[in-house]
Amino acid sequence: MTGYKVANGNGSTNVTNGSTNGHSNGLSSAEYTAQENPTMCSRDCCSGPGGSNRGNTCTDKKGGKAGSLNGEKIIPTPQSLLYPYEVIEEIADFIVKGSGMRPKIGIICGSGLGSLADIIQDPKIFEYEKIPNFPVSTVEGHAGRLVVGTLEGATVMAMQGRFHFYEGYPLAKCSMPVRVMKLCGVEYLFATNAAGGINPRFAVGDIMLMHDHVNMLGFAGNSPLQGPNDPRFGPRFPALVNSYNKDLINKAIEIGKAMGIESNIHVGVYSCLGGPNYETIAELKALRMMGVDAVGMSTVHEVITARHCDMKVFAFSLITNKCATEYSDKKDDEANHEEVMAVAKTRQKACCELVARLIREIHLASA
Ligand SMILES: O=P(O)(O)O[C@H]1O[C@H](CO)[C@@H](O)[C@H]1O
Ligand code: HPA
Repeated sequence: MTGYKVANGNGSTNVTNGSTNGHSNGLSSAEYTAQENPTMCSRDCCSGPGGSNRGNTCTDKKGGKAGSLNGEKIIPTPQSLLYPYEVIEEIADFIVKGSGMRPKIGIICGSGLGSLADIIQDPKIFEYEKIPNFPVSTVEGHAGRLVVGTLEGATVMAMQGRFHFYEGYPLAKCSMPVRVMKLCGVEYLFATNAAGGINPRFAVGDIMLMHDHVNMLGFAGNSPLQGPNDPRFGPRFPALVNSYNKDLINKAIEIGKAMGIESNIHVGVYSCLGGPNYETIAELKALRMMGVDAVGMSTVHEVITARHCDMKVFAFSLITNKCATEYSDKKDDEANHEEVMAVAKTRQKACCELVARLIREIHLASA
């Protein structure tokens, strides 16, 4: 039997794939492209904002797999073309007209942190389903509403529910609302998340102010900015070294002191993995060696999108669980989403106060 060799960790093993030439079974170039890009269909149903099946493998109108054997050419849709400027503009107009407000600060509520949007006064609420071309939230703890109103005198818009890569959405779609915020008039992005603490000094319930990130999805060649660049949003090659606004970090530290929670506030590095599985011990160990303090499955692509269009960014992680980085660590330390949300609930009040006070400072400074 003819086969090819794959490493199995102990050396290599012969496995068969039924081929006779050392490669996989022969495929035509069209079949090969279709196999390579099962999520990349150029049809309306998949790629455009009006499509019903974006981000998933589609079935064409004839019931066959797109680009498989019906002779149609597959044209991959780069991420940046999923939501052209005009579509973002349309969504932003819908929100500005519908709310009668031009928010200055955008908030993204992390898992279990939806109450950050509940403190908004005179809220105008937009269910995601009712916003044209908006995705829907599928994760528990992410309500799926956009709340526009005022907070500490500032006009704000908050996403009560974000979009994650593991839900099946491409990164550009996950962070599309950040561009909507920009075109609504938002200058500051407040991104929050629930995260696992890798830094052994972090305790459950602590808050880590993000001062940097390690973009693991980017290491793997994925970016919300992938594809042709629209300079109306920002430059082709945005720099990210000063992504997290230092003044806002310093102000948040002062606010933490004033709140009497300085020992629960840290400054650190966040990393986003694709999820939805939580990490293995070997992965967590590797992240720690890379200088990562907290790990989650969000935020980084939102920050990249925000910096690309020159928004000021403030972000924090609520540490909802401690991650095991040694095999000898307690075996019952397994992360689970129920615990993540339960811990977030117990810290909602502190997170809301921190956000409200910081927004007050921004508002007063610009008044
Ligand atoms: O990052 P947020 O949305 O806060 O959610 C975090 O919590 C979920 C896992 O419990 C993942 O979605 C992870 O990213
Ligand atoms: N890993 C990844 N994402 C998370 C975690 C975690 O431990 N906790 C909350 N979100």
